[in-house]
Amino acid sequence: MSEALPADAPSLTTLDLSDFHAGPQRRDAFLTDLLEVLYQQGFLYLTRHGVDQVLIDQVLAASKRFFALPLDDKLQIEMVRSPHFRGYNRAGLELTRGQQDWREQLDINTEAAPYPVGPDTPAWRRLQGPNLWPDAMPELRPVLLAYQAEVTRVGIELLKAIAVALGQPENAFAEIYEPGPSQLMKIIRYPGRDVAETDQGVGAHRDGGFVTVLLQDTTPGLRVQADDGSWIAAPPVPGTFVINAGELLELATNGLVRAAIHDVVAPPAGNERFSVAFFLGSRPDAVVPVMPLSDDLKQAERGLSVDPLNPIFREVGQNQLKSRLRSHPDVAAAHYADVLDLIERPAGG
Ligand SMILES: O=C(O)CCC(=O)C(=O)O
Ligand SMILES: [Fe+2]
Repeated sequence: MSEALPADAPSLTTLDLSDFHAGPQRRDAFLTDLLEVLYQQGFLYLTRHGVDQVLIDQVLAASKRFFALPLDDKLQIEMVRSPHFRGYNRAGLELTRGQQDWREQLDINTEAAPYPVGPDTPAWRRLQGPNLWPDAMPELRPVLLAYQAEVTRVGIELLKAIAVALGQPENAFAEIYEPGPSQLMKIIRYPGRDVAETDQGVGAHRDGGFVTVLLQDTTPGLRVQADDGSWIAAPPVPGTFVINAGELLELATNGLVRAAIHDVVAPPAGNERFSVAFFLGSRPDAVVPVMPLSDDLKQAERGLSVDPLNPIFREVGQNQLKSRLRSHPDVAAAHYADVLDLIERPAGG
């Protein structure tokens, strides 16, 4: 079934987002292909997404300038200073399944004032707050926020398309993104194997939210795990984003959409790799809707039977906080000492 492909051959399907707004024939074909590819791979390349190439080039250039700043300028906004998990992390600080990831990154999310915290406010409300921006590079903020708004639009368009492809009204997922979704975004630099202590750029994982919109610069490294366990390279293709589904979208579609495992292999010695990952997630206080499936679609179900009363659908904010506490133990120790039992409890406890 699966033939060996040259390591760098793009082997994911490419879809054209402008087809979603085209006449009924193109639109229907797009929706059929979208569902098929999300069912089979959970990953695709998206072209004609409407994000201006000038803005994309500005984001990549600004990201390279940021990582090239002196370490002190980057440490001025180190994440450990932010109770909202915003800011810069050096390579080797973030963990995936307990193993170090060899990438440095700047995390932002929705720019907002901190949530007013009272004695009964749930801890996950503390995730809301301002981003940290480097004094040394005032132009970073407007470029990244403009790009964040654009990829949010792309992610929401995809959720509308997925809803329609599942025979639902276009706004069936509106509960999770209105008035505003979670907009976690990372600019990332993967140093080469001369710096990285292992080849783990980022370890094998599934994304947690709904839809990821990934921009890659020119160095390959991203791999997607297929059903049979083999790894498929997803190298950069100019003009495209890589789109993948997260775990909440898998659950909300009764397993029809696949949240595939993927990783990034550290680049060879002397090389570096840049990417910008945007994770469209649910508003933290939403109840995630589960799409009812038609009889034909039910036949394609993967046997996942989703219980809408499952806490994951009701406690989105709590799950977002747990995932951040696990990935960033230094921030957890500095700002969440009062709720560390959230993650220290054995799984399922
Ligand atoms: O950098 C990449 O290409 C992918 C990053 C990724 O999978 C993630 O941050 O979740
Ligand atoms: Fe990922």
